[in-house]
Amino acid sequence: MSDKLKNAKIIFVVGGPGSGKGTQCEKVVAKYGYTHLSSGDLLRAEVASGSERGKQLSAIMQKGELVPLDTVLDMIKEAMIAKADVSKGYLIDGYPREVKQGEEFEKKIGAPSLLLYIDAKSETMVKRLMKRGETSGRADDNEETIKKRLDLYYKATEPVIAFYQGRGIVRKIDSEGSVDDVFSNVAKAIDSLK
Ligand SMILES: Nc1ncnc2c1ncn2[C@@H]1O[C@H](COP(=O)(O)OP(=O)(O)O)[C@@H](O)[C@H]1O
Ligand SMILES: Nc1ncnc2c1ncn2[C@H]1C[C@H](O)[C@@H](COP(=O)(O)OP(=O)(O)O)O1
Ligand SMILES: [Mg+2]
Repeated sequence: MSDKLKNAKIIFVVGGPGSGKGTQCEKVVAKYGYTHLSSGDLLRAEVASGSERGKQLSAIMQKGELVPLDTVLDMIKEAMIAKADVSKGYLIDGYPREVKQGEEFEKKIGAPSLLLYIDAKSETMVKRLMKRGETSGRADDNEETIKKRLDLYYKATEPVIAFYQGRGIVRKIDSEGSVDDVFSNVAKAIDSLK
């Protein structure tokens, strides 16, 4: 099937909303040249396109819920294939958000070699998201939706970490410190891959 992605290096970046996944991924891109694919960014691009599908996605995201698995997996796969000839590796940010998403990804694309678990306290995440909401223009950066996203994170996404811990590929990154301090630990985890 996706022969183009057969030998791709894949890193899952998992953590609660506002934990700093996107921030760290940008720094990884700058230092390692990996391809950063954020499921949330891909979905927001679809919403911005004004398509009928985008309208349905927007309503789900505004409520802090998960969009259908097939939609997000197809978008990620398409974006990965588009970069396959030039990519040194992929940072898959915001996916998997439930164990089933991880299983389907592996069936359709391939296995990750590392899972970066970006870990911050829930108070820290709420504080960062409320601040981000002042300028992000994101419909889900408001108090009510943030609470729902956090609940869903603990319920659906934390089990993903336990699932991959069983395989020994999880590196937990304390994300309470400064962006640069967090990144120094992210870089160590990536360097350990080589
Ligand atoms: N280590 C950090 N210290 C302080 N603020 C941070 C840190 N990491 C990220 N932020 C801020 O927190 C907010 C959420 O970060 P972001 O990378 O968008 O998280 P996520 O993609 O996990 O939702 C952003 O406004 C970002 O600037
Ligand atoms: N893998 C996925 N499965 C289902 N829905 C997803 C998804 N990734 C993102 N979404 C939807 C639901 C999320 O609440 C919303 C925003 O996601 P995001 O941008 O990854 O958030 P954040 O970076 O703040 O953690 O998009
Ligand atoms: Mg993000």
